[in-house]
Amino acid sequence: MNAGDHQLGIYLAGMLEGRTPELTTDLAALENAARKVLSPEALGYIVPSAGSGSTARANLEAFERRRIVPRMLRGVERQRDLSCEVLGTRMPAPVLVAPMGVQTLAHEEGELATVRAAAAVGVPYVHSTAAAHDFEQVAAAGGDAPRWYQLYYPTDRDVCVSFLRRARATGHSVLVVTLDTTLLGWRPADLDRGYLPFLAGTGIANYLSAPSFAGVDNPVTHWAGMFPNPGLSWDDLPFLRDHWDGPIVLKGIMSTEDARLAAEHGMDGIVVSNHGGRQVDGALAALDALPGIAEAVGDRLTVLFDSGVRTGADVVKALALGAKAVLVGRPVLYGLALGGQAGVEHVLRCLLGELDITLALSGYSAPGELGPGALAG
Ligand SMILES: Cc1cc2nc3c(=O)[nH]c(=O)nc-3n(C[C@H](O)[C@H](O)[C@H](O)COP(=O)(O)O)c2cc1C
Ligand SMILES: CCCCC(=O)C(=O)O
Repeated sequence: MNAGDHQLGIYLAGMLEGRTPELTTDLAALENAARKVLSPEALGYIVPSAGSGSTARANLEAFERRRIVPRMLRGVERQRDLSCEVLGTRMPAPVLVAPMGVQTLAHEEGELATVRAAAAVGVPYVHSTAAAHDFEQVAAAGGDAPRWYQLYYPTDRDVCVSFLRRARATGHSVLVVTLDTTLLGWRPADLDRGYLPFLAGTGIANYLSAPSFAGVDNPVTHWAGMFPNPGLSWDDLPFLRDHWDGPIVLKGIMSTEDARLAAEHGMDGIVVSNHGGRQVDGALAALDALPGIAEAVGDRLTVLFDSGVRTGADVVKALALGAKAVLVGRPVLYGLALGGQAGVEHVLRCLLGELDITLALSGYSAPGELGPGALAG
């Protein structure tokens, strides 16, 4: 990938054809545009965070606080190559689409539009257990695009195994196990409305088409019963190893101690993440947790990051602080709400383009050259 593909492409307006003015190239401004098109329920579910929103604000503030120190006359490559390989997956830049459930809340095509957009840009798509479309539908829509699978580890192990089998059979190469959502966080916007998409039957597509559901009287109640799993412990990880033959990544790691435990338990990677501030209100900013964790695990684990990435400059900052790649969450849904597949493509192309330009103007030819010295302080 190089700047020409993205920035000049944008200037030459190829990708802007049919673009609505709301699909701004100022990615940080997309949230406001999306707020105007989302239904009250969708807006309440997607945009806000847990509790008072203090952790979600802290995520953004941590990016705001850190500053890039641009370097000059470093002979930056004219054609830069941002591509990398993460856990066996080639990608055009160190960016993935974060696992997000219930995407039909943002747009009727939901995950199908997102996976098509991800495929068009080459960015890996992480399929959520709580998706509104199932493994098979997403695989059919996504074609050869790289796909990973995110597991919510259910209490029912037969269902768990059937998810893992289907994920593998439909071409998902890496397992991402989300640990920070064994219960849903305290989310006032949904509580005040008494609204939860799953109870309305959205976001349980993988469950509904699981073979083990045959004969279950009320799938929604069955699902609601097996999702909460606060009893999960490190002892539950070997079971996953027994049933998954690819890399395993733990998502939601926020402490150096848990990162070390992940390495000791033979995991392949972690996502430093506080779930975009949607779970523990009052938790530290994910970006503030990142450098200590990256230092503690060294190269024993592949360290990924999400929570608060909004711009190409944010990607540069997370990579400089030790992430090998970042996952982008809400901005993808904002693009989806504003323009379906084209909207998600727009967000991804802008993010990659801005990353490339920021990197080059800061004096770097490739993401791998970034380190803490790229930032002030
Ligand atoms: C509407 C919505 C649904 C989500 N669903 C899931 C999910 O099913 N599984 C998961 O691991 N994370 C889920 N997440 C969290 C994201 O994977 C990611 O951690 C978070 O959005 C990153 O923060 P950001 O939105 O600030 O980029 C969801 C986030 C949103 C906004
Ligand atoms: C049942 C999990 C809900 C999806 C999720 O992770 C989120 O809304 O943040």
